[in-house]
Amino acid sequence: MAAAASLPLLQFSAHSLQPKLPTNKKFRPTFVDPLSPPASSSKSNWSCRNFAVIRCAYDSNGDGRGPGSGGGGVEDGAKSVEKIIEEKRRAELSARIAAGEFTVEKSGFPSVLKNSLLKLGVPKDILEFLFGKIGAADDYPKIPEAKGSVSAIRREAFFIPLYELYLTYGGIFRLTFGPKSFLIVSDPSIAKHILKDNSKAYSKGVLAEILEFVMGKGLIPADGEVWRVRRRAIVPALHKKYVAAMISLFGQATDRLCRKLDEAASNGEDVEMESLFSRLTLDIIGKAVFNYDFDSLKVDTGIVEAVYTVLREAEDRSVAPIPVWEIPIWKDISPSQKKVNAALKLVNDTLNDLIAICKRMVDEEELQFHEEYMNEQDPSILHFLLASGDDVSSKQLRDDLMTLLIAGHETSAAVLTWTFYLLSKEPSVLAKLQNEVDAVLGDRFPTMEDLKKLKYTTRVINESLRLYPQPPVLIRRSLENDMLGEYPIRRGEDIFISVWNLHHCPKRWEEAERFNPERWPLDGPNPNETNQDFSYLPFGGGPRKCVGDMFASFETIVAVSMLVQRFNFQMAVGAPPVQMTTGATIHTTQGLKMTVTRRMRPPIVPTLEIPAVRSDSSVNVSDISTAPDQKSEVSPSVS
Ligand code: HEM
Repeated sequence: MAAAASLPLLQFSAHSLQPKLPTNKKFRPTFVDPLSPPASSSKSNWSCRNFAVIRCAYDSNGDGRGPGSGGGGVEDGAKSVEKIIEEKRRAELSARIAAGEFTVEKSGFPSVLKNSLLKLGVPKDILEFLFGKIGAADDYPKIPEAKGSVSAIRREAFFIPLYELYLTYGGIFRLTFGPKSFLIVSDPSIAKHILKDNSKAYSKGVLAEILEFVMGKGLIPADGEVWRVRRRAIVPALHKKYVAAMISLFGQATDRLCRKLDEAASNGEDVEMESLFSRLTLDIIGKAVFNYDFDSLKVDTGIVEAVYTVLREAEDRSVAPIPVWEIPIWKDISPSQKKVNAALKLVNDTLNDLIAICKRMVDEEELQFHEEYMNEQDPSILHFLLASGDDVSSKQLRDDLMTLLIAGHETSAAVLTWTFYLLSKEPSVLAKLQNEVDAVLGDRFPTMEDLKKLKYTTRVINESLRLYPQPPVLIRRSLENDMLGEYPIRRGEDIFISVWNLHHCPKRWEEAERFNPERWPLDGPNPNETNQDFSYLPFGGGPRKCVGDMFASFETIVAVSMLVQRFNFQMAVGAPPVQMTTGATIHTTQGLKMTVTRRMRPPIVPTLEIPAVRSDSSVNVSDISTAPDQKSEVSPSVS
């Protein structure tokens, strides 16, 4: 995971700038994407049509009736007026984009001069020579540029307007706000170039600056030599035997959540699933990374609150209009900053204690370190790192642990939240999922062998990650001049790779907005960036691809399967509309309020059949999807 995007600069300018109308309306952007409409009068309609398509992606009811249709009375009326106004505002925005209002295209003075001289009869060879000397870059096409005020678009999750702009400007365009500009990339081949083929020429840029206070030089923000050394140390810790051992941890943690839901179901209480998923994944990652049980599903201890204070601060900073935390006096007197500093201190002190405890354990151990080393009592990543003799400062180790805690917590929680939201909209998918789970698991906890057979469950998660990628945008900064497609770019460009746009591209995906797990054949390979040619990037790609992809896949499969095994999930009556907002990942604006009911099946008494830690190194994520057709393999339901 990585924080979605820093828009401080963007929002700051939004307040201070008015739109700049193009001086010459004849100029049109250079379209680099087949999606872009022809420059004709039908363009406006074209854009609006596509705008309607994305609207349904975050319509809380998915039925076109919009937010609040589950409620009633005056409230509903007010909400629908609000919705009409919102729709009008967005339709206007689409029309303005389509009309070229945001377009500024420079033709390049040298090119104009050269053409004029050519027309005056100056020989072409001489001009080529002269203009070659003064820099030929101006002969390259210009990146289409969107420019203006974001006042019309700043109320929503920022990646939505980026999608609308993409439909107009194509797979790469420049978004300029006053002195700041960003390149927005939505073209798979350009994404591949930046993330993989020429990844050395790009850093984490603005992301590293924002996350410094909490992650220091941890793996996500780190660049250069620090990143290389730490990646080499950390990746081996997530070996197959470790991930396999985590499956029982995922099962136990999900079981605790099930008990909580069981209680709510008995009392007829609705539950807010987003915060419960957040607690579930916090409990899991604490144990998995440094063998600490936050037990946040049960209790709100000081440390749990401190972790959330720090996480919220990281998210707030990524979307803050002004970096107030950098103002020297402010950071000492502001109550909220004081709270953040105190929380950060508590988390750091706790991590230091855990490191000290683990060091003692390792010292007392009769160590025989090898590739798939794992301490049975404490299989955590921290234990592996210390046992491996990793030569690292305690500050760096703390940064790494903190990074893993944040990276592995928010993302998985968001995936579960949006998966259950999608399932609540598609009862037929939920039913099919439950059939598979019943057939494969019966009433058991999932084992590694089961994961191979839970193919439809895996496809549901693949599809959820397509519709709601976490994070929706990847951030980079160019470290040198480069070519992106046909466009030259300079060192120091801030780049947002919009995974959201890649995953929602209507040319690439049939019925792009539809939640359709069937689009991924059960007997096909597990979809990833390589076999989807960078048009699907659930875990990024290239050398900085997620180190926890297998961990996260197993974690979410276990959680989803165990939850639907025992419960049905529906949006609660009168639940607030489910809309998106951006932090490090995509959150809901007001939570995911659901009614959970026990499934009408013969009573299930879960048997805690925790499998012994396996060293079956032949099983991995790709095995899940390449295993033979489940129909011929499913074990009968055990009840
Ligand atoms: C479903 C859950 C997850 C999703 C969707 C996800 C997604 C991603 C993505 C897209 C990236 C690439 C970021 C970029 O290129 O800028 C990434 C990087 C990373 N992820 Fe995950 N992640 C998940 C779970 C986890 C877990 C469980 C862990 C740890 C156990 C983890 C640790 C990391 C780390 C350390 C990086 C940075 C790698 C580097 O820069 O070398 N992630 N993740």
